[in-house]
Amino acid sequence: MSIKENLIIIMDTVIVNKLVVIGVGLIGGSFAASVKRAQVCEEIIGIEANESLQSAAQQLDYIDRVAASISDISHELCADDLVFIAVPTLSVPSVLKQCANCLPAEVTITDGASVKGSILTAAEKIYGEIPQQLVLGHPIAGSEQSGINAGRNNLFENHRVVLTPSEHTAELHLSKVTRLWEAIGAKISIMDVVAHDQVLAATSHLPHALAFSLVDTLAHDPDHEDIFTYAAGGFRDFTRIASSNPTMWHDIMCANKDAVVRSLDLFSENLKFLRNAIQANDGDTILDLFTRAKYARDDFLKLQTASQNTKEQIPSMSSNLINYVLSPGGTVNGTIRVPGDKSISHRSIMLGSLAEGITEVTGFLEGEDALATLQAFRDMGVNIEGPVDGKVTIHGVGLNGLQKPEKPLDMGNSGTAMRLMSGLLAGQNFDATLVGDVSLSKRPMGRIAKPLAEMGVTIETEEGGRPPLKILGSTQPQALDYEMPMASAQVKSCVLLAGLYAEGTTSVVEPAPTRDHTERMLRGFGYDVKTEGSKVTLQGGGKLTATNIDVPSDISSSAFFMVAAAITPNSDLTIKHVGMNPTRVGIINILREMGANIQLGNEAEVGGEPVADVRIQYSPLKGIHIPEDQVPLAIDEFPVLFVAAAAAEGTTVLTGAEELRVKESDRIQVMADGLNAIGADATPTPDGMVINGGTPLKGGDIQTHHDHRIAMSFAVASLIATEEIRIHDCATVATSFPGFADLAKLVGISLEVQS
Ligand SMILES: O=C(O)C1=C[C@@H](OP(=O)(O)O)[C@@H](O)[C@H](O)C1
Ligand SMILES: C=C(OP(=O)(O)O)C(=O)O
Repeated sequence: MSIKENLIIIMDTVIVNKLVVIGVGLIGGSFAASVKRAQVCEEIIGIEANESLQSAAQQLDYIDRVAASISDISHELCADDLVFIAVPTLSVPSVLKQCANCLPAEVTITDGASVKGSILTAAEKIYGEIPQQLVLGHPIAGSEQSGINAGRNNLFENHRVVLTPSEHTAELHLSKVTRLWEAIGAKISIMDVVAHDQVLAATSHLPHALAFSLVDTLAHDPDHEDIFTYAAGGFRDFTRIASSNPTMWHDIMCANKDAVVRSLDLFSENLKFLRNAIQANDGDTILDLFTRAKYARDDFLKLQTASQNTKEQIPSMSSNLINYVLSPGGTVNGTIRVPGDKSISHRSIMLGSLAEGITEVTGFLEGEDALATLQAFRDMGVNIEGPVDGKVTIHGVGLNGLQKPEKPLDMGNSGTAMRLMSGLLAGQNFDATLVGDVSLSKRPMGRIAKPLAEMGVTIETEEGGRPPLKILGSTQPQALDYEMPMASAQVKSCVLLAGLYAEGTTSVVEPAPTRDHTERMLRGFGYDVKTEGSKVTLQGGGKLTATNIDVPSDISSSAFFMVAAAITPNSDLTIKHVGMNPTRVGIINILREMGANIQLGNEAEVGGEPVADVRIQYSPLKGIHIPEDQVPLAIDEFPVLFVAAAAAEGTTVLTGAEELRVKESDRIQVMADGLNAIGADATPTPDGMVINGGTPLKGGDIQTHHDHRIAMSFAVASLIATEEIRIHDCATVATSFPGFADLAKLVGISLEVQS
């Protein structure tokens, strides 16, 4: 590469010309060191007022030049430059005053102080109004180290930096600061100043106050030498941050006084509660509190790990960074077990929580959807242990024992969770709000709002009957005889769950049989539910008695591998312990009618649900007109059945499946678009699809529209494609099928996860 080309590359990556760091301690030094390493600025100037530290600063290999004051170098600075203020919080206003006196208005100014409100107020006072050039920020990273030699060039990697721009902040300054942080590996969040200070008071300032206070308390104990001699890991872990810089933390506490005091008061109250429980030998309360705290912390750690390692398990539904790249061809062989059934996992948490006694669940699906349901019940005060290797222990609170959640309940990507929760929340004596991710927020909730309103429940939706949903707990639901206009297990279950709280008999008539897990599980919990033909009936006012639940493997997740083996020559695959509930076996009935070779073995019943091992060997498939009575029994399997149809000889016609248009995506349109993009012949119709199968599939790019089943279906299609398939936005696979990519690779699909 020529010197000229080299220079052009360097120029492209330079974000600022001169970076001035005022205060070369842990934060300032680490910022300078990281920027130096990323090679995104031409020169780094350190400002160090303390003469005795200037030569030490000059020794640092990430500082090019040292000056005593910003006013010494301000004449050199222009729009390409940036000043980073990294002095203790209470000193920031005096530095800002110097900047106001000497810095040109085009120079970007940012900071790293832990409190933002007091600095914003100071800036307003100094400048008259918040200057456009000011972008206040706070890196959520640190260490108990401090001082001139504490700088580390990776301190901010994968750490969050909160920027709190004001309405006056100019976009170009905000963008420069954002790019600089991102260049050194930080992740940016934008927040309002007040929210920032309150959140930090709770998550950072309070723990620091407690650590300092604990060590100080013990140090004052006359036996403190003994105590410190015997203090072990627990003491060390809890008090690590009490070695932090006292001046810096003094400043933070003073600058964020009101918010810190609020957090301390809340903590003192909780501590007193615990103290009283210990004094009263109230073991249940102590255990409840510790268990809640343990699982809250475990969840927090999981969240943190997931956001640091961009794998499939990322919990945030907003993330679409994961793509699948599939090489064509392969055969499908082996014996596998897929994770637990999603529908049953949701219901196990709901009914276990509302039962009296302790429910043990095994085989629980540790996917994001079911975990969101589990979290919602923790948010309503239910003590739930796990999941650990699919085992969950629920300390049921009874039908009327839930507590009002303090924040909206987040149902993630799951229509099932939102609709079933609406039914049972209708029976509570508190109000609750249900929210969901971008896909769930578009799905129709009028279908449950209507029968609930007929039961006298007040339920507020957004325009068009979309989430968020607010369910008011002011009135007891009235019993209802409901004739469902569509075949939906979610609507049926919602009405039945609300019916548990109604006086008298509630019934639902369905236009076609839908999955009956709610009815089966209610019976398992000792509740009398009658099914006569298409009518399901229960009486309100009973009780649920805790029981144990063994969740079978999800037939909907198995379906991807059934089709994979069915369409790929030389394949022979066995899937163990698959749920065979007759209201779910449409996939097997339809595939068999298309000519698939499927055998069932080890048939058994676990906790009221039939299971079997399913063996699928390749045999050529033919197109069929899918019987409409099979549609509700295979409702989630159509995306992958469309792939089977594309592989089959002849034409497959699906009708009566308009419900597919209101799933996580419009599964008719999205699948037709994807199939046609890779060379299939698929024509969407209002209520289904016509697929002329047997045309060879090429490769191409697939958009999943935030729908897990679209992603997994096209991974299966790669087996009969001749070129690479790239599937974009696959993070939602983790909602229903954690570990899909690994299992797919294991059986012979050439799948690479890219993030
Ligand atoms: O009750 C359930 O657990 C489900 C019912 C079905 O939805 P509908 O009731 O909307 O058909 C299905 O698509 C969903 O994945 C799970
Ligand atoms: C439709 C599905 O789920 P839900 O309605 O719960 O989002 C699904 O899993 O395919």
